[in-house]
Amino acid sequence: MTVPARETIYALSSGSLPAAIGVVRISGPQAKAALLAMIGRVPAPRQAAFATVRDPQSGGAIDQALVLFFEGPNSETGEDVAEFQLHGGRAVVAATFNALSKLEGMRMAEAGEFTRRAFENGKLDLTAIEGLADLIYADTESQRKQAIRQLQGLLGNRAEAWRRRLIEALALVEAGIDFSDEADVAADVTSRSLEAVRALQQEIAAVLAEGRRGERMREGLVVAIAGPPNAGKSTLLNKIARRDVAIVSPYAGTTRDVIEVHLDLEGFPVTLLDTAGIREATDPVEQEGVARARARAAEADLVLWLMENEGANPVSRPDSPETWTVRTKIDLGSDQSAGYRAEEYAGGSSRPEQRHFYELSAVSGEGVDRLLTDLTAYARNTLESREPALITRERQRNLLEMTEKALKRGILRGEEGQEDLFAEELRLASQSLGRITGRVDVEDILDVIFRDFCIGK
Ligand SMILES: Nc1nc2c(c(=O)[nH]1)N(C=O)[C@@H](CNc1ccc(C(=O)N[C@@H](CCC(=O)O)C(=O)O)cc1)CN2
Ligand SMILES: Nc1nc2c(ncn2[C@@H]2O[C@H](COP(=O)(O)OP(=O)(O)OP(=O)(O)O)[C@@H](O)[C@H]2O)c(=O)[nH]1
Ligand SMILES: [Mg+2]
Repeated sequence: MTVPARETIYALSSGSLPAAIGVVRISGPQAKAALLAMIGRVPAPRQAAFATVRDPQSGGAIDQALVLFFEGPNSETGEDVAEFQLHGGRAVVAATFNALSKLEGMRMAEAGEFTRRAFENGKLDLTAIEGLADLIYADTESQRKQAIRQLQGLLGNRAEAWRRRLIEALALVEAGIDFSDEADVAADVTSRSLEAVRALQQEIAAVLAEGRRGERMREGLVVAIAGPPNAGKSTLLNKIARRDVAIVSPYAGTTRDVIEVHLDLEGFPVTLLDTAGIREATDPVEQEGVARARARAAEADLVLWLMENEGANPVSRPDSPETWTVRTKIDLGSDQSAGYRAEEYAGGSSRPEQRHFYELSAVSGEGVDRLLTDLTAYARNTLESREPALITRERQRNLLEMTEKALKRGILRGEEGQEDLFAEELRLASQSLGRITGRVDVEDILDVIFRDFCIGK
């Protein structure tokens, strides 16, 4: 039976056209043939060549370009890869695609297909691929640093090391089962295995206990501006965003939809939300806006509760893990009720909502810097730590939780002397760990048994 050759794929790998340069990448068995057809030769691997790119049918010049060739398996995908670094004109790229489409065994790549091939050829594991995606979508410096660490194997290497230790422990248990005639040998082997598994379980539990810092870094912290209508919420959002994102008007009930602005606060990602003023609305559209405002504020990491004059607006605040109080429009002169509140708040009380009391004018700008300084410190304190986060996605957390639970159940079975059930839980744990990197392979469990114990069956 003949195995059909893999299709060769091509795509524009650089950004939107027109651009100074447009990079067209080709991966697969026909990459060399495409180079021969389009520039008449195959450049030396990994050395840029300057060449005229021609349409193979008409012979007409499409562009003068830099051309690269990577010989598989030493390429990004592990296959032969060719690259045309063209002038980034729409017609240049279209003519190149048109020429490629007429060659045998070639088609346009699907989204992520180069990376998928890199995974299938063992160039990248799943955690590295997740890091690569995060690197491309990173908006801030702290997100970029987390992503490049993941691409370089921070979690992938740890997960593989854990899995190797687990497989060693499993090999011990299985050896114990095989020697079950010799009770003292079996008991000794089980207790050594238990010791190793306990250490592993504790390490993994400690990583899980670190909280969701990595996930929050990817998503950015969410800070919701909320409060009664007309408090100046949209004005403050525009001031901080330094552009006119939200409509501002003197009419209460202006904002209806939730408006998002992405901020980079000294490298830390924060999404600032402007929401509808909260009150008992009669207009059904405004009611929907208020419902959305409450829902988004309740999910936010931090709520900035804005008010002109607290006494005058007795609306209930949304529940949130943290709320800071902001009195607005201080350029209009002091308000008697707000005045006494300010003094009370400034009194150095340890209650967190009192430490975070701000007075500002989004029109004059007074007081806005202090709020921004504190928001930056809040983002830094929440997201930064000496140790980089190992877990950056829910997928990874779920699998690591499954691993840890299986280890715990396994330890109980091992302590009861139920070696078969102990081994079964360890197998489940190693499967979950293997799914983190996508490199599950039951064969290597057998390999370790044969290598270390020479059981030889
Ligand atoms: N022009 C261009 N720039 C690019 C890429 C590209 O494909 N083309 N990349 C696209 O992602 C990234 C670089 N990633 C790459 C990853 C691996 C290999 C590669 O040739 N790997 C070989 C050899 C490794 C080595 O020499 O150390 C291998 O893994 O065997 C090339 C690029 C970012 N910049
Ligand atoms: N003098 C002064 N006026 C302000 C200030 N902030 C907002 N305003 C005015 O107050 C009015 C309401 O401002 P908005 O920003 O639309 O208020 P909002 O809280 O978004 O209101 P809703 O979307 O209706 O809930 C507008 O006329 C603003 O120009 C301020 O700091 N000083
Ligand atoms: Mg508004």
